[in-house]
Amino acid sequence: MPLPTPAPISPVSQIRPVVLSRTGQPTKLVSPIKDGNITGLEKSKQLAAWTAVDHHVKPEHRVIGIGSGSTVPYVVERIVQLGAEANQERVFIPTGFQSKELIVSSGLNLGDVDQYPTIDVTLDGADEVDRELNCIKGGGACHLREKVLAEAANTFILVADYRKNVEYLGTNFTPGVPIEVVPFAYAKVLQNLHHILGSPKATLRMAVKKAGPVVSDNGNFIIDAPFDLEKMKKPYIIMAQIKMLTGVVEVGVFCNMAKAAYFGNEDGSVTVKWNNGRVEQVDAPQ
Ligand SMILES: O=C(CO)[C@H](O)[C@H](O)COP(=O)(O)O
Repeated sequence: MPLPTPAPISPVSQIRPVVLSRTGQPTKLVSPIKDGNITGLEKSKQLAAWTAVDHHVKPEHRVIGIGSGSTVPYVVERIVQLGAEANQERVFIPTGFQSKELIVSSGLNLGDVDQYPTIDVTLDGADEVDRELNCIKGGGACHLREKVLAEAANTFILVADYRKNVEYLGTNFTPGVPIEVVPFAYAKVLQNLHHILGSPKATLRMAVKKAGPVVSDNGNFIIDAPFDLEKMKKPYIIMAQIKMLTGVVEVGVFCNMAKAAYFGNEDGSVTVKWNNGRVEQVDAPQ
């Protein structure tokens, strides 16, 4: 059976979709995780990721969104374990440079969201998830593409370790709300955040091992804006207020998007929070 058909494209851009790892031969799939014996926090991430894949990647799914961060390699690891036959008719859509590398180096078929604007399921990490499944994302500066892939997905699933499971956003994740801005507007947006929206400690995110600011995969800057708990208790309102500032490209607060969030626990269990308020403990996958 052929790969899923991409969306129609305009005559000016009639290019064939690039599916890098498609060779016509059975694909050799490679796990992105090199050391199989993981413990502690890494084990919690793996538990969440494996359980979420087992529950939400269905045999009939053809287009799968792959998020960013340190938990997502375990998502890809589990998908690789499904085998070449299960994956050969699938296309995987990345949320940035890191996940593109993960997909290609694992031997999975690569696509992009402009070819496949409807995604069966997207699995992604989170910096924090509240009791209503609102979440902060963008710790890795990928939240613009992550939000596009979350919106494009019929099902959006979060995977994280136990530290990310909170009542209210901003409890453990203290750097603040990640905000992607066009570079020339960053000082104006910072002023707006300081003096209008009530985030006096908002700062431009600076790079490590590079002089100057972090530059996103889209060529933009990132601002981190901490807000007090009262504001974070109404995440939709603060998200909308920030998004209205001219120069802001996307805000790392995702509201009413996830169907479920999977948290790996220290005791080896997995907590699943659903968007209808149900919370359950499930056993670790084998
Ligand atoms: O939003 C993200 C990147 O922009 C990540 O999904 C988020 O930072 C979680 O990463 P990790 O799995 O390493 O905790």
